[in-house]
Amino acid sequence: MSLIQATNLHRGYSVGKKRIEVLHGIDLSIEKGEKIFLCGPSGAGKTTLMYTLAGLEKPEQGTVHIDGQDLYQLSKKQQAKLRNARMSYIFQNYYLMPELTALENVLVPAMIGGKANKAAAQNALDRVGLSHRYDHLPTELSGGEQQRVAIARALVNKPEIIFADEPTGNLDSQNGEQVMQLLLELTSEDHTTLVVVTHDLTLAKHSDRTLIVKDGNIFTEATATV
Ligand SMILES: Nc1ncnc2c1ncn2[C@@H]1O[C@H](COP(=O)(O)OP(=O)(O)OP(=O)(O)O)[C@@H](O)[C@H]1O
Repeated sequence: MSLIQATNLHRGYSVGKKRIEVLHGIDLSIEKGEKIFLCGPSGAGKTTLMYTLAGLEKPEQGTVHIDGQDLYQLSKKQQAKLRNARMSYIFQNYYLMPELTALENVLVPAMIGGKANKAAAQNALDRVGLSHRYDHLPTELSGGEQQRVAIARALVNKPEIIFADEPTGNLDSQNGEQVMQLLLELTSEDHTTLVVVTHDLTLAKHSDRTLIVKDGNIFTEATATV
């Protein structure tokens, strides 16, 4: 059984009288420990697909099973519990809490999930190379450092799946490459399944499998040529 099994996913949006169809019956299986990249141009539907797989956006049709559990058939409370226990998220804009230090930011999911403690948060920051930045506020960190705090925060509860939406989107290419390598390295060490959305095909060399979301509609598997 696949860890993530999506079947016949449909999702669109209505804006005024206009209707945009984004996901047209997507089928997708992701195995435990797999590093999968969703690539494609802006507006293609990558984020919509990732949010749907991640329990953040209900499809209009179709199902998402996580380890055999039909995600959207669960109650809201059960969905939240499953997400907190098994998933983490990394976003382009980091979403660190501005009034909290790096260490406190990493402690937030630990407090919610009830699994981790200060030592685990420190360890997560050590793993991303920020042992010397525990007490810094986000404004006192570079963009690359802020994203590394976000990676530490994503790792701290030892999730089974990490979803990352354009995690290098705000970084220059060198920093982006380093952050992506770090994310791949740490999730490989932990055998964590990783789903990354990026418009940057050059980053696809890091994946086990690259999928292309085309024109917001068609979903085809492709071998990345980088
Ligand atoms: N809440 C919404 N309401 C209306 N339209 C939306 C909404 N969210 C997304 N869309 C539209 O759906 C399409 C797909 O958006 P999505 O964010 O999934 O694309 P993407 O491939 O991730 O793009 P990008 O790389 O620019 O982030 C776009 O045309 C977008 O304008």
